[in-house]
Amino acid sequence: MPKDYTYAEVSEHNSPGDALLVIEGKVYDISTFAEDHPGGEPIILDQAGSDATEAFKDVGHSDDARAILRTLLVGTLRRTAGDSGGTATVQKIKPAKTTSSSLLGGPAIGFIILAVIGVLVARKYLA
Ligand code: HEM
Repeated sequence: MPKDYTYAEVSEHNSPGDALLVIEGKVYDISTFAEDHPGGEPIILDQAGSDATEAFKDVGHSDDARAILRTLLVGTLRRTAGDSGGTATVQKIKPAKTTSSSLLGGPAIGFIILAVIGVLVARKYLA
């Protein structure tokens, strides 16, 4: 029985025995299929609870894969205000990028400031 899922609901199903993923706006239950996935269980479980559209397409899955997909369909992703649905993957990546750039930028700037202060203090005492 097809059901409407919000992205938040899908993202709760992200463990091996309870795994949903989104491909092209449709929700698929991969709980039992994951261990039979020809590309390997870890790679598909990695996408559990998220929008796997890009990952699925990137692999260039065959028509056979798409036929299997149809048997796993459990519902449709309902996009609601505040529930970004398909774009959530992008949102997931964004904070990671921010964190990594602030990891590079933030402390690096702190070190430079500290180094400058250190040099100034050192010059004052050495002068
Ligand atoms: C419910 C969703 C999925 C189904 C039904 C599925 C099915 C399949 C099937 C049948 C194959 C064998 C090759 C082919 O027929 O194309 C395959 C291979 C593969 N799949 Fe998936 N797949 C799914 C999701 C994913 C996702 C989300 C990823 C990546 C994150 C992935 C990565 C791979 C890889 C790397 C291979 C091996 C490709 C190769 O050997 O050339 N699959 N998959």
